[in-house]
Formats: sequence, structure tokens, C-alpha cells
Amino acid sequence: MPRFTYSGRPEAELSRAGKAAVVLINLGTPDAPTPAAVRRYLAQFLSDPRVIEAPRWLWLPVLYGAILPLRSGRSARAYTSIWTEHGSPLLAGSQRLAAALDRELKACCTGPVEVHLAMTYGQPSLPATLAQLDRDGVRRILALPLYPQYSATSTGAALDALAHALGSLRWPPELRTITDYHDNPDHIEALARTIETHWASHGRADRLVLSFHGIPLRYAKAGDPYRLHCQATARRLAERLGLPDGDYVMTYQSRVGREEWLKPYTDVTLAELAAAGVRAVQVVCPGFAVDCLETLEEIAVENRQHFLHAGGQRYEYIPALNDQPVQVESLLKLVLQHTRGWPEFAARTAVDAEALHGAA
Ligand SMILES: C=CC1=C(C)c2cc3[nH]c(cc4nc(cc5[nH]c(cc1n2)c(C)c5CCC(=O)O)C(CCC(=O)O)=C4C)c(C)c3C=C
Ligand SMILES: [Fe+2]
Ligand SMILES: [Fe+2]
Repeated sequence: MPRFTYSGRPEAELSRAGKAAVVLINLGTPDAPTPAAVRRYLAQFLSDPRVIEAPRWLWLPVLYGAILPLRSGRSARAYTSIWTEHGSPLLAGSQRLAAALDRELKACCTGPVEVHLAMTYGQPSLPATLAQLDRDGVRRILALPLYPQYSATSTGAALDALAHALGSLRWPPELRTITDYHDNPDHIEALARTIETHWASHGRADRLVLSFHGIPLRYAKAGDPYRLHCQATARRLAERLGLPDGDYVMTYQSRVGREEWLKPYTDVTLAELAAAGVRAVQVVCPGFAVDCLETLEEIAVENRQHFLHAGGQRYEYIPALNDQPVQVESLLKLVLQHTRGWPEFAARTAVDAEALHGAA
């Protein structure tokens, strides 16, 4: 096997218009809700030094000796409870989002443009996706990790995997990356609309809980901007919704292991709210572009129990933006903002250009 792949035809490519692609990147998910598949997935995910910052000689024996044997079965049961006929919700939802964005982008760009989905861990992998784009003659790529807030553990890891995959291409394409969109006004607007739609059909609760995935506190102290991005998203969203400080709380979920993570913790806060007499909460997870194990099981099921057992009476989970038109539209605008000057992304009509970029 040659180290560098290239199966295109340079002469043909040099003489014809280029092709361009948007690659949406999400975390990745097991291939099946079985202990073996979950173990394979967790082994890849949790051996990434971006995710677990500890000396390898110390961490790998713990991972293989304790974490994988203990966690794979438990985690597989949780995955079983949310698995759909289309597979893992994270994969199926990300694929639907990519397909919807592909349709919208093709409708408004002079193209040839395509949207693809790849995962940092598991399938569809970044190396396989980039090799396919290379074979298809794609010469420009915009990479969009589906994490509104930058963290080295999520976005950083996605960009590492992308860089690694580019490393095996003989003629890598021109590349742009979006590192975060935590305060993008169209994104904030999309979040606000999905909450307002929920309010229109369910009414409001006593508190709106904005729950973000956590990271170890140590990483934030070392300079990871994630907490600042989450705080900025929460503040902008609350401002847009006209929510006074006392009407919402911001929390961090999904902690793993014994070290301190970003606080306040979602599960602890929900129990405290119930104990303090708060009867009704609505929980939304603005850091998750697509619903997954951490929202559908941990938030919609597990934390509901915490809240109700502690005396709460009404608990509603507001779903992620997924492939709702508000998200497709806001990501379309984000893509067009980051592909200015790339001819494939030029708007088809003046009307498109004005709708997407605003009047010049
Ligand atoms: C142990 C360290 C972990 C860090 C740091 C971390 C950061 C982080 N994760 C996401 C998004 C997702 N995480 C998901 C699942 C998940 N996360 C961890 C651990 C860390 N995450 C584990 C072990 C798991 C697997 C599930 C489990 O066993 O509990 C998912 C869902 C995946 C799915 O298949 O549905 C997402 C999405 C972000 C955004 C982030 C940092 C900001
Ligand atoms: Fe995670
Ligand atoms: Fe979890």
C-alpha cells in the first residue's frame, strides 16, 4: 500500500471546474447497542489524549483493565433503550441533518457542492470520507464540527482526526474549518425559536435549565475556552428570550470519573431545585446539535427521575435542533459566511444572495 493515496486525474481536474464539499463532523457512536460494539467505540474515544489528558502508561491500563470491562455493558444497555430502526440516534440524526443541508446548499449555490457527514470516532470515519472526496475530485473542503462551543476534547479532537486523515492524501484539498459558532446570531435565533415553539404548545415552566456537556475543570483552568463559550451562548439565548436571571439556570451534564468537572452539575442542580420547591422545569441542551445518548437517555429519562423523586412535578425535555428547518437554515448561513470567495458557493440568484447574506 502506498503511504499517500491519490486516485484522481490531475490533468482532468486542472482543466475543469473544481468540486467543493462541506464535511459535518460529529463525535461518533457505536455500530450496535451491544457490549462488544460499545467497547470498540469507547476504546477509540477514551484513548484519545484530547479526551483524557493523563500519561498513557497510567491511563491505558486503567482503561483496558477497569473502565472498558465495567462500562461497556452498562453503556450498551443505555444505548439499547434509545436505539432506533435507523440505528443510533446520533448517527441517524446527523445523517438527516447532512442530507437536509445538502439539499438547501445545492438549491442556492452555483455548485458543484455536496454535504457529507463524518465522525471523529467510529463510522463513517474521516479517513474513509476524505479518501472518497479525493476520488470524486473535491478540491475544496469546509469542515464544520457540529459543536457550537469549542472544546479541545470535542472540536479539537475532530480537527486532529481531520488533519490526520488529510495526512494520507497525496494532494490535499484547500481547507477551511469552523472552530465554533457559540454566539452566531442565526444559531442563537434557531435555539430561541425551538424554545418558543415548545412554550407555544406546552406553556412555560418555573425554570428553564440550559444543560451543556461538561469537561474536567482542570481543562478549563488550563485554557480550554469551552466554559466561556457555554456562558456566552447561555447569556445571548437568555437575552434573546427576554429571560430574567432567576428564570433560567445553566448546568453541566455527563461527567465521567471522580475528578471535578465544570459546575454546577445538572443532576445535582435538578435535585436541589426540586428540594427548594421548584415544581416544573424545562431542560434544553444547547451544546448538542443532534439528539444522542446524552440527551435522550441521560436528560430525558435519567434526570427526569432525579427531579421527580426529589419532589418535582413537571419535567420536559426540549429536543435538540436536529434537522429542523431553523437549524438547517442557520447552518446554511454559517457555511456561506465561511465559504466567501469560493466560486462553487456563489449564490445562484440575487434573491438568494440577499436572503442569505443580507443586502450588500
Ligand atoms: C471522559 C471524558 C469525556 C469528555 C471530556 C467528553 C467531552 C464531550 N463530549 C461531548 C459530546 C458527546 N459525548 C457523548 C458521549 C460520551 N461522552 C463521554 C465522555 C467524555 N465526553 C463518554 C464516555 C460517552 C459515551 C457514552 C457513555 O458511555 O456514557 C455523546 C453521545 C454519543 C452517542 O453515541 O450518542 C456526545 C454527543 C462534548 C460536546 C464534549 C465536550 C464539550
Ligand atoms: Fe462526551
Ligand atoms: Fe452520559
